[in-house]
Amino acid sequence: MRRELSYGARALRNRSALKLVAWSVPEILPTAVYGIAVARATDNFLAGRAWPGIAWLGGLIAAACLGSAGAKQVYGRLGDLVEPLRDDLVRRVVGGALRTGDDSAVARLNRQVEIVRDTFAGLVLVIRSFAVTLFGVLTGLLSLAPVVAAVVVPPFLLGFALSLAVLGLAADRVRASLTADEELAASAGMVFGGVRDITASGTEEYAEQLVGEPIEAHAAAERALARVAALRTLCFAVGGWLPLLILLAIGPWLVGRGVSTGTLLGGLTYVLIGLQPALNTVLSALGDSGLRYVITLGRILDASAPAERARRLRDVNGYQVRMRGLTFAYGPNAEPVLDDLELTVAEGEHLAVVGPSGIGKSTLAGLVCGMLEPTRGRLLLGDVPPAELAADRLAATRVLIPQEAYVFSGSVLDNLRYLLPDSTVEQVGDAVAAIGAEALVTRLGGLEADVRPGELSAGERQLIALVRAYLSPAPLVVLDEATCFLDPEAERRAEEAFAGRGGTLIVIAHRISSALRARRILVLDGNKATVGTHAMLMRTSRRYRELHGHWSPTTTGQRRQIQPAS
Ligand SMILES: Nc1ncnc2c1ncn2[C@@H]1O[C@H](COP(=O)(O)OP(=O)(O)OP(=O)(O)O)[C@@H](O)[C@H]1O
Repeated sequence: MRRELSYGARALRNRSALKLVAWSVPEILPTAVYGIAVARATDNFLAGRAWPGIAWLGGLIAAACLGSAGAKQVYGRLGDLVEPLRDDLVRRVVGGALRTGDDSAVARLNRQVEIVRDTFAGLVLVIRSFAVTLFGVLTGLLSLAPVVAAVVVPPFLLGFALSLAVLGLAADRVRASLTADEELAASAGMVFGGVRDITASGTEEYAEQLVGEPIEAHAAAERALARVAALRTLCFAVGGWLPLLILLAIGPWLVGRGVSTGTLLGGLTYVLIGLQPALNTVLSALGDSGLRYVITLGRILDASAPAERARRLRDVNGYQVRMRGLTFAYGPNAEPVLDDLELTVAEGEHLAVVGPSGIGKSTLAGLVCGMLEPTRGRLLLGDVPPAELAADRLAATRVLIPQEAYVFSGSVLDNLRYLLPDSTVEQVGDAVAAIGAEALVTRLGGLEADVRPGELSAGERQLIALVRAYLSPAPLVVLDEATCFLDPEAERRAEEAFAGRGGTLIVIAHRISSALRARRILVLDGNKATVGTHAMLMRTSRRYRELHGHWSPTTTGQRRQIQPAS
């Protein structure tokens, strides 16, 4: 449970959470005021002063209006807080599925991601409202009569603490119940499926034994769950009802010590309208959404972790890329997209890859980056096939920026240092300057400003992804048409920044200017591949001359799709 709670706590460590807290402050006022208003109004009415009494009730309504204005803002901030959590979980789910190739797991886990997002949002709202009530009631009670606060607050906090302790137990019981449920379903399914064979072979007793044990285990798990539910009710009685009973019991004594009837009524109001419903709501939310959050998130984290753990933890030795007889087809009976490719890309080299649309350039990028595995032959990164590297080693060795850059809701800074979370603001600033993204960062409102991905143009998203890749520790950078939405000048600046960054740069080029900047160019042509310098290829490769002729008019103009005559 600690893992799931700290995951949620991490999601709360950002500026949106601070804004949410700030907008909650106005809501404390009406909570603090209503007990005082009831007390003063009652005392005034009892003393025959109707108008001051009405004025106190009027003040209560005004405070409630202020609180509701704050509440409206809170809902607005909630999305900014919850969506990054969802984005991160989707990334884990898809990443895990890419490694395992299990599509059905993606659908199932995506449903679970939605559950986690919704329960997390619900929990944030309920816990926030509980804190608001607690602060408000404490402030109100201390201003009204500290002696009443001393009577009411300790049993309330005791009940709350006991309830939290029981919740941990409840989580284990729910988990056990779910497991027992699944085991029962599996064994019952097996027996029902083979009922004719069981009858024919006269093995009813064995079948009974097969389902009997899971039925017993399931019943025991349900009984344990029921006991925990009873314990929760007891804890609620301590926190929610005991303060009320104590206050009523010592009411005459308090009145004898000068506490007014109105103050007593105000104290009861704080318990009945404030503490008791708040405790009830937070306990049912923690018991329901909280448990669903912990269990579902646990399943997602477990599902995305084994692939990671199971992956052989091989270390990479250097980052030279070697392709030997590299062949790849999308399916056992499909024509190979790449066939028998031989190429070595030395450390520190700048290679451009060109070829007609659909020839296999992105496929090659996927193979180099370990997202696809060769059908035949070998591709080594250092001396290890990239798909066999541990995820963290792979991420530290290569970075792939595709055409459609990924940007998530969160601050500009978080987006830029996504691949190197420990980078300093200075390092981020240097990367922004190197790539030429200063104007974009300024337009977005600086590094601390929030990014709304939907409001960025495709080129702006690419700039963010390029800065991110530039900052990453990976010595091998693969740009798969990652600058196609930038103008030629911006593309030049970004590519030159990568070339000067050190390490290897492989660019899937979509403009001749991009290819001309590389030291060597790989031309993919049907199943053939030729590699050389621009001058050499102009002499020896008909395909390259065609591409060059097709591209040349666009070197200073707009992006054009490469579709030479075959
Ligand atoms: N997931 C996939 N399943 C089956 N076939 C695929 C898949 N991805 C790509 N292909 C096919 O493999 C071939 C090579 O695709 P790839 O995307 O690698 O080419 P490309 O040269 O990068 O094209 P472009 O430059 O237009 O993006 C194409 O015929 C494509 O249709």
